[in-house]
Amino acid sequence: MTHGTTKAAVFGTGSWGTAFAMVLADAGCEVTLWARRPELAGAVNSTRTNPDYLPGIELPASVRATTDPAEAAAGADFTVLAVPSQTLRDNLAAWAPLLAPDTVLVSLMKGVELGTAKRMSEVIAEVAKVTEDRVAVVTGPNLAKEIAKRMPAAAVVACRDEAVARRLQAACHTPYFRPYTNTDVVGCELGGAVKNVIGLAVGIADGMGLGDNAKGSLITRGLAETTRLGLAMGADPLTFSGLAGLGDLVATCSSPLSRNHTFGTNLGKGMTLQETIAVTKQTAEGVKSCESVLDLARRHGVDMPITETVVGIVHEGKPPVVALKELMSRSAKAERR
Ligand SMILES: NC(=O)c1ccc[n+]([C@@H]2O[C@H](COP(=O)([O-])OP(=O)(O)OC[C@H]3O[C@@H](n4cnc5c(N)ncnc54)[C@H](O)[C@@H]3O)[C@@H](O)[C@H]2O)c1
Ligand SMILES: O=P(O)(O)OC[C@H](O)CO
Repeated sequence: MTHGTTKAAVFGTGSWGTAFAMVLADAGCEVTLWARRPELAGAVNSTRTNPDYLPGIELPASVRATTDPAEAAAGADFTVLAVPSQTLRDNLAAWAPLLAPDTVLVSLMKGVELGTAKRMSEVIAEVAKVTEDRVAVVTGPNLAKEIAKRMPAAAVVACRDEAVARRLQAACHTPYFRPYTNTDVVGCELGGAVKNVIGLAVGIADGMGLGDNAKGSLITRGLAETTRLGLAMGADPLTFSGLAGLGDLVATCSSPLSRNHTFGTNLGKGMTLQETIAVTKQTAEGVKSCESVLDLARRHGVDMPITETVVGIVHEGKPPVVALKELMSRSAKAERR
């Protein structure tokens, strides 16, 4: 553990890992980015940019990159994880022995693990063998490309230990990035993971040209099913009307920068799954996590019709027009139950 300057390691040099490294550096941290590919680490160090994921964005001098996980992890007060959710377990198993003794592990990821239906903070606590009060989550309406341009955004930093959340809040608070603390880790993580699934649904509706009433309806009913799942899992329902819930849903479902929204739009326009995957260069977490979210819903006996519809379209080849008909012809219900 260092004294004086806060040190952060960021594992993952994709869009959000790189943009968040910039946020940490702007907030005064010394940041080491771990990259898989030597050519990307080299480009970050020699050009001060990430040409593959954030071209044209100049990174602060206090961000440097390495492919050596031990070098990245050494002495880090915060160890930030920003790899695709389904790769976390294997990656972290290799990094865990290298972590600084008292480091706080921070998840930037918005997914649920396939097979186990575990949230990312659960995977982290299990694999790194740390207690939950050393695991934090950053989430909210944070499209990496906007934040990399230092456009204003609020966020949530969640940790069961509020003092840890406050430390992380201070480490990433800049004039353009405003983090709020929250101790409801379950709700914050579910908000982030399920909004990707609803973002896919809204994208599909947009691609089909279903209009803004359909969009408003999907966002609202999507939030309702997220909240139902959250309640069953012990989350605070108010979290879902906050930045991790409504805030992120609105940003994702209204922005062409969202990979999940764009993925859905392509499907809704009639591209096949394979064609859509081929044109998607970055991680659209909802594509895999829709199945693990549905798994979670079934484990908890919760009805999630929009998530079920997305799984049907994305993984079972159901044509969007058929899925729409089925969704609209479900039995009539009370809005609150
Ligand atoms: N991009 C955003 O706007 C944004 C914002 C908030 C949260 N997130 C979340 O952050 C997480 C990371 O997303 P991203 O946008 O940075 O994704 P990305 O696709 O831009 O980058 C992913 C990074 O992980 C690396 N990677 C891919 N497979 C890997 C593997 N098997 N092992 C190790 N590294 C691997 C890639 O090389 C790349 O550096 C996701 O869970 C996403 O939902 C993204
Ligand atoms: O590009 P997406 O769809 O992964 O969304 C990015 C962020 O999660 C928005 O907050």
